[in-house]
Amino acid sequence: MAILLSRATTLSLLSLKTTIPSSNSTFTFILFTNQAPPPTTTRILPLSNPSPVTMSTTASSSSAMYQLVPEQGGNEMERVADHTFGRYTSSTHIIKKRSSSGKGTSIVWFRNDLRVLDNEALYKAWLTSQTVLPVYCVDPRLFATTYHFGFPKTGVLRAQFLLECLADLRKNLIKRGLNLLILHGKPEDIIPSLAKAFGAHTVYAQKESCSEELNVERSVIRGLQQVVIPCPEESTGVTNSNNVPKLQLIWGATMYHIDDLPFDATCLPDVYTQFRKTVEGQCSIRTCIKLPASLGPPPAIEDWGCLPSLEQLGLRSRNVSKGMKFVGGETAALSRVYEYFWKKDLLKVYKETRNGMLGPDYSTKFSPWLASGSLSPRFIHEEVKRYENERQANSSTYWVLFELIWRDYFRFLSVKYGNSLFHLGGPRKVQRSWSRDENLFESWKNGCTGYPLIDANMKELSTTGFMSNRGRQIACSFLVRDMSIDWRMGAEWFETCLLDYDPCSNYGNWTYGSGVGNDPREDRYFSIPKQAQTYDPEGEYVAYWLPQLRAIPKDKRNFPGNLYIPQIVPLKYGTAGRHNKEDKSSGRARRANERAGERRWNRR
Ligand SMILES: Cc1cc2nc3c(=O)[nH]c(=O)nc-3n(C[C@H](O)[C@H](O)[C@H](O)COP(=O)(O)OP(=O)(O)OC[C@H]3O[C@@H](n4cnc5c(N)ncnc54)[C@H](O)[C@@H]3O)c2cc1C
Ligand SMILES: Nc1ncnc2c1ncn2[C@@H]1O[C@H](COP(=O)(O)OP(=O)(O)OP(=O)(O)O)[C@@H](O)[C@H]1O
Repeated sequence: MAILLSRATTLSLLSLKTTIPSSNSTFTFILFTNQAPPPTTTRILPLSNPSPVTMSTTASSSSAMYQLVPEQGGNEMERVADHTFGRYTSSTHIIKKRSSSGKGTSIVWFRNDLRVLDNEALYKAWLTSQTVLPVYCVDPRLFATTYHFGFPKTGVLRAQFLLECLADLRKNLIKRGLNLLILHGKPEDIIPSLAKAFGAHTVYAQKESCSEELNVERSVIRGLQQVVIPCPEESTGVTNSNNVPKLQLIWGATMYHIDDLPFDATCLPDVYTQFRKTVEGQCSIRTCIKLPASLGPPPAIEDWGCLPSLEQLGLRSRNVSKGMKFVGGETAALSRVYEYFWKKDLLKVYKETRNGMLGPDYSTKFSPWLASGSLSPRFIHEEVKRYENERQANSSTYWVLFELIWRDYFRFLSVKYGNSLFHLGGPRKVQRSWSRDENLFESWKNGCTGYPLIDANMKELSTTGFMSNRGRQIACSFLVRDMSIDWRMGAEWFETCLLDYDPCSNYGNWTYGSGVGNDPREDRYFSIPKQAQTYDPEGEYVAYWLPQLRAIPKDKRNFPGNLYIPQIVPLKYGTAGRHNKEDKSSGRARRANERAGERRWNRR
């Protein structure tokens, strides 16, 4: 049987022979490949392996060094990951359970859940089927442009990180008796075709919450409704009266499960503290799912497809030359948790260090892996609890969970507020006038504003794909409050650049910082002089990113006057070295919030 997955022209053929184990029939996919870089239409790429992940601890070029995160080498990462998987590999009861209920074939459509550990979609697919087909669709829309301002939707560094995640996911699936089918095209074109060819009874996937992803879910459902599985030779065991494959969407992105909230997500408390107190008081966090040692056998597929190169995605490859280089994938994610919690023992001081800006160790750096789903937030929760039992519990150990609740809050907020999270007036529909001055915006984006703290942060972002939380708040405040620029321009630039880009956390934080979100304080202004004095008093951070400042005395690096480029706008409030009213009240609010958190921790 020949199945056409693509309408692309000037294509060469790649044939993919598959045997469906339940029926013993052989199907041949004709997959079209194209030698030219893609892509406006669905097509399967001619696939070459991506450049290998660098595993050395640091790297040098003629002018610069970067630090790998995690810093462990490849072998040590493998050992940590194997050991962690070992702890989560079970046990006879799930195997027994499966042998009685698993029938037919199901598909796992991987999205932002690029992991094996604690992946409920993968687990359910395995539990309900004899054969599991894992697939990832390299969706060309991810490599198009942002909605309003036309920046690349996925910058090259996040694309590289994604490819590393996929390579690692495939490796970890192979270790457990499966593989990962990698196809280039829209999920709504690929998934129904695969379901038909393999006679799949169910497609399992992680549920998303923003409209772009929801639209894809709806299209996949529509596609599946057109598929009727011809004469199954045996019952699938899954209620599916019309033999139409079902899309089973599974909530998996948050630490607290949406079904465990004590309120419907549409009635979410608007204020974070209220949300946090309610969930902490009334819900518990589910434990991670245990997996059997083998998830196989996989469907018989001759060629599982290779990863695309960056060039095939329309991107020009670029190396990180300084700062941090994050290693993509679940193996690296588990290693970073091990490194931060256990090896370097940094969890116990997290709360004191978390507002830093320089280097890998002032904060966890878990966010890129959380965003791609290579790391489960419930796994982090379990590791925090294990650390508290085996080493110590203090306000720092609690604080990592406090921050993960922020992440949950923004995810649930997207369920409640839908597209208004992306609208200029935000969830509160605030009316005010905004500038779209290109000159000002470009100076912000390129790190040429004349304010070293802004410029250093923006250069770190474009060089590495990362910026500290402190830096993000300051850069957001400067763009929105001092430059009065449309906050969505900043949010879309972050969407392009951030390795940890997540629509809910990104747009949630931008609306929050711009005064159009659910911040109880309306004018959250960050005074650059005050922030510089508090968080970079010796000018180390700015001198790292702006080497021309190294020659200036430390206390002047953030206030270099005419030793640096001219300031593009004056500050709205405050002058160099003076704290202003807004910043004081912002500090007061933060400290009050932190005291509340500390009280909460002490009560535990
Ligand atoms: C304007 C702006 C845009 C942002 N965009 C994103 C984004 O696209 N993706 C993203 O993951 N985070 C975003 N954040 C939140 C935060 O800056 C990052 O999560 C954090 O800097 C990641 O570093 P870390 O993992 O070392 O964090 P840690 O300080 O170690 O915190 C642990 C984890 O808690 C979560 N977390 C911490 N702070 C926040 C927060 N304010 N909102 C949501 N989750 C939080 C993250 O998952 C993080 O990995 C944004 C913040 C701002 C102010
Ligand atoms: N995952 C995502 N990443 C980035 N932006 C997203 C995501 N999901 C949804 N959006 C944004 O949500 C908005 C949805 O626009 P859409 O036209 O579908 O609905 P709308 O509410 O009518 O918006 P608009 O009035 O701006 O047209 C767009 O701004 C889109 O970029």
